[in-house]
This record gives sequence, C-alpha cells and structure tokens, in this order.
Amino acid sequence: MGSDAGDATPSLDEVRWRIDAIDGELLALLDERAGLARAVAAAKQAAGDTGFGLRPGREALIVRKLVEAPRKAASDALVIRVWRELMADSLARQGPYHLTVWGGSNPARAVELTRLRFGVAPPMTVAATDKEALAAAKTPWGVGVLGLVPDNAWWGRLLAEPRLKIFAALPCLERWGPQVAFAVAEVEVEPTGGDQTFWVTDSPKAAAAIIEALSADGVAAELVAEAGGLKLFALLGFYQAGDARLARAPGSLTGVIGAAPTQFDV
Ligand SMILES: O=C(O)C(=O)C[C@]1(C(=O)O)C=C[C@@H](O)C=C1
Repeated sequence: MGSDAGDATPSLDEVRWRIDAIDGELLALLDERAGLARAVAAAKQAAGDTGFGLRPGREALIVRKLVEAPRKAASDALVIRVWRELMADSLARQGPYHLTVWGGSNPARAVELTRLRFGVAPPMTVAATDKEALAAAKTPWGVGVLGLVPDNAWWGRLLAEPRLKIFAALPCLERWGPQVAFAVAEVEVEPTGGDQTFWVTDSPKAAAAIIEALSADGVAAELVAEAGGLKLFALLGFYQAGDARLARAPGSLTGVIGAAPTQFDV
C-alpha cells in the first residue's frame, strides 16, 4: 500500500484501512451494548424495580474506571462523552427518560452542560422558571437541571422534598469549567468512592465560621451558594442525611439535599 517494509510512516491508505477495520469492530460492540438495554430493563422489572432506571452511582463507577484505565491516545473528554452517550441511549430505551433545563441568566451554558452529561438521546425542554424545572424532575423518569444563580435559593426547596435529590454537579470535568449547574431527580444517591455531599443551613453565621465549625468536627466543607437566608455547602465525601456531625452543625433548619461524584479530573 505504498510503503516499504521498515518504513515508519504508514501511508494514508493504510491508516484509513485500519480506521475502517476499527469502526467495524466498534459498531459491532456498540450494537451489542445497545441491545442489552432491553435485558437491563427486564432484569430490573423482574427484581420489582419499576421506578426510574437512572443509576448515577453505577454511571460514576463506570466512568471513573474508564478514566483511570491506561490509554495511549483517547482523552478523558472523549471517553466520558462516548460513554455518557451509550448510557443515555440505554436509559432512553428503558423508559420515558426526559430532561428539563433552567439555566437562569445563562440558559445556553446550562443546555450545553446538560447535553454533555446526559447525551442526546433523552428529549430536552428548556424551562422558563426554576419551579418548572423542579416540577418536571418529579414526573416519572424526569431529570431537572438547574443553574446556580445569584440571589436564587431553588436548592433550598429540596429540604421540603426529601425524595428529590441533587445527584450530579455539572460539568463532571474540571477542564470543562467550574460546577455551575446541578441535576435533580427522584433517584437514590450512593457513595461512589469520590463524592461531594450537598448540605443546606439557615445559620446566619458567616460561611467561614460555619466551615470552621464543620472542620472542627472533621467535615471539610466549601461554600457553593448563598441566597434567601440559606447557605449551600459542598462537603467532601459522602454523608448520610442523619449524620451526627451534621446534626450538631450550625443552623436550625439544615439538611442533606443530595450527593454527586466529584469532578473526575480533580
Ligand atoms: O446498570 C444499569 O442499571 C443500566 O441501566 C445500564 C446503564 C449503562 O448503560 O451502563 C444505563 C443507565 C444507568 O444510569 C446506568 C447504567
């Protein structure tokens, strides 16, 4: 094919032949994986699990394992985008999976982050209000994505909605930018070995004083947002809602409103 034995640089024809061969193998594997969606749905049904099929913990374990696997050329970004698409496609085949996005003053960024995290398989609606996005997150197989917006404490409403939880912080890679939106749904959140827990308090103390009090009890915290007399903190690690250290932390109205994997490249 135009190159002598021992020639280090393969010809364009040779490289394209290899690409075509790899594409054939990839397609066969993609087809096989996509075909398992029906089996996954049937297995869940047989186990009496008829609720929302999304498993954020399982997705994080899959993605983290892939990102940590040795590679020669495929970037983290490529690996993550491909597998998010595969998992989203599987989920969309299992039930009426749908997304509703509210991005506040930056709807375009929220839409972009939503597609990066949830792929193109599920239909997406752009909501006019935070309330609309939260209401959609309570519908069967619904996910709401809401932006962090100054002076808006939509996240505080989750204190009164224990079934609704933040399960993802977007984007999932630091190189894609700071975490500026959260995904909310009626799903179980589980520890994945690299997590942040979201905790709200109505304590009027300064954020630094609250961080110090938590730190004295062994809890590493970072202020995420402050609005409407409430503060939202990200705690490093996975904390259960009934954790004794959080029970004695500052504030009279306090609570865990979800947890999410930490960014995979941090
Ligand atoms: O393992 C499951 O429960 C699946 O539904 C499969 C799968 C996947 O494609 O790997 C898809 C969606 C879930 O959120 C997690 C994983």
